Amino acid sequence: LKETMKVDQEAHPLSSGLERSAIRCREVCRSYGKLKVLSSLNLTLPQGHIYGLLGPSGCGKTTLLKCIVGALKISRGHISVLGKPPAFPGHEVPGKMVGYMPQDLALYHEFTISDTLNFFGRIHGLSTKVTQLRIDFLVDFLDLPQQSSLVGKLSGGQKRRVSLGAALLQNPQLLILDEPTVGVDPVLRAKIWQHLVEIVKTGKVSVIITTHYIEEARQANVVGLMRNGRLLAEGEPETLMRQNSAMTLEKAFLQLCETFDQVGSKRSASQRGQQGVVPENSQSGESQPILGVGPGPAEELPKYSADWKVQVRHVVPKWRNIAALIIKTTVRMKRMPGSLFFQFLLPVMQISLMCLCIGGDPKGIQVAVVNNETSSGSFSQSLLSFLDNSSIQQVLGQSNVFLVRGNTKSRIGLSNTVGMLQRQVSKETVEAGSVRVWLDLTNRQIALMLQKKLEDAFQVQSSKLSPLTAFFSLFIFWSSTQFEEPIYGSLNSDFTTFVTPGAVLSITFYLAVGLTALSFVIERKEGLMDRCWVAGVSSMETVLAYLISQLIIISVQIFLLLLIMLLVFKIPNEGNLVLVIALIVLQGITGTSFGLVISSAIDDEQNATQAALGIFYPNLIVSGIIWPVECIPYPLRYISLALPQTYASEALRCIMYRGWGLSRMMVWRGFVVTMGWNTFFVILAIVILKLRM
Ligand SMILES: Nc1ncnc2c1ncn2[C@@H]1O[C@H](COP(=O)(O)OP(=O)(O)OP(=O)(O)O)[C@@H](O)[C@H]1O
Repeated sequence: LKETMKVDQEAHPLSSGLERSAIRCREVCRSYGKLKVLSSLNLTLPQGHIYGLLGPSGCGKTTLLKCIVGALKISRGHISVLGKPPAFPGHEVPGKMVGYMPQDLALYHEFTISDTLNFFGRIHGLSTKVTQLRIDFLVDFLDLPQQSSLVGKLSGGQKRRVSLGAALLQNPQLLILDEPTVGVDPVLRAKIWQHLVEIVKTGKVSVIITTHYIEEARQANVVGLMRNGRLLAEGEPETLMRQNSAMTLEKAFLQLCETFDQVGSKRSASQRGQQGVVPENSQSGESQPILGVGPGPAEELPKYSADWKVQVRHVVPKWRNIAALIIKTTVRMKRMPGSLFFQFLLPVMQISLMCLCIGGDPKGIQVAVVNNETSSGSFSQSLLSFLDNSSIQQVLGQSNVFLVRGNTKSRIGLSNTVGMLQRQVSKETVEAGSVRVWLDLTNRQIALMLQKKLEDAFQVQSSKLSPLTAFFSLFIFWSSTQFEEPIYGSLNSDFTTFVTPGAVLSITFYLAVGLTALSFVIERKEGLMDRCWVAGVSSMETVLAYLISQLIIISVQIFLLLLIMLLVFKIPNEGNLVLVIALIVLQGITGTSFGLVISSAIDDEQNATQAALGIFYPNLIVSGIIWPVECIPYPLRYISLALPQTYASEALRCIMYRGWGLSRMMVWRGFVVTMGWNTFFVILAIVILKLRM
């Protein structure tokens, strides 16, 4: 088929049959996994006709229509729609030439009727004036409520009529309507059929329609009776009724089903007689319609080709479609102020909570102090006075007293430091002149803080009593170690300083992952994406539009985040603010594109949410955001370095605290890795979306 497609169609004009048929399906097969839904199905819709596709629930009508519009790929066979296969480069099916009303409502609930029709008008490239004229006509014709009514608040029948309106909007050459008359009152049903009969009279419009009301299909020019993925019969309704000696189409259909069952059982009996077993492909021979128009004599498949310029234009995203999708997202957001507020406020709340609750100094830790020097003005008293009293609450106790507060149990014991000042210092005096600290290491963070506070107190005391510094260094070894001004950061930098850059990136990343995965999956599940695809929106345009819309949200989130972080919580920033913003925005895009990957691969919101949640914690821990990467054991460290946030959070730390620029490897590496992940995720999402069509 590939070879034949290469030959120019101009050089091989279409056969007259193909020219006259709006839809031609030949030997079409389609399965969902192991479930064979369409088997070697042949169907012909002549140009300027209404085709009523009838069949019991689950026989494959919707699947067939999706294959015809190109929303589902066929596993075998050939379909041509208005002269070319669906989605052939340069062909406007999917696109303006086809109006598709899916079985699901596939409408944006936050849109008004006018928004809905304007959205599809924009995609089809209609001018505002033409769209408005069509809206006025459709609202009147379909008996719709006010144009400003919200779709979400309409009744089921009204929603179906809006959906039908969207399919009729651009006056397409081919209308594909999946049960348009369900939930519509008989008067309007008659009106819709009348309209369809009218529009096909010109000979330029063709319609294929499925319905459960078999009798209304008598108004169609051709009906096809489908069962178990095959067409039992195809022909004019009157002919089918006559051939089956039936007064109604319904009876003709029942008669055909019986004939089909008898033929089927005879065939399998004879096959069993000949071969002993039923062959696997026994269904293939049963696919020809029993009555009516079959595929006729073996037809030569037409050959198609497209100019390279057309092919390029086919893949290049159209700004018109991207703009329509961005406007759609903006309108929907405007209609959901609660959700928008949540999206903007959540990161601010998260970063505020993090700055408030993580990494700060503990307050009011009760510590038992046993001081054997009782005289006021002693060195031990002086030392105790330099302890940070906002963190450490000194409680005087006896030498064997431990203070218990929660699970924290610490004690400081001081004895006879004065003795150390005497010229003749005995061994006992040295031993007595000591500070003993018993730490409660069940809470390591608090224990370390306590140690640091003591060290600070010694340092302060040493500097205040400079002549005695040497004395203190005798028994407090760390007081002899001088910590100079750090090269980067400050002596007072705490855990918050370490954790903030990584936390900002992961907050932006995960919010984008969650929101994208959820909204994209819901759009797919409700059939909105299929509908947009049939209107001519490609997977790439969908992904790009989503990224651009998300970029607007991310920008506002980052603005608020930085405002809180830098101005309220005074997190230091020594570097270029543009670099800081750029890196966080890029990480937001990584999150969005990862969300797109999840939602392209997963069909329902519950699984998508689980996937997003499932990777949250491992990624947070392994990315070195909470604890340095250097502490991660080796095999895991390689994984850590490959993750999207490891190098990025290191880069952000270098920009913010060291004031480094893009010339430093640790900075540009963060940008390169982030952009690499972005490209990978975007391509993966587009490929998965395309493959899953
Ligand atoms: N996405 C899917 N995954 C797996 N199976 C599916 C999927 N969609 C449809 N099917 C199955 O394919 C078969 C045909 O479904 P389809 O929706 O085409 O039937 P239908 O004739 O349109 O039915 P109805 O008249 O009730 O709408 C059914 O057995 C259905 O369960």
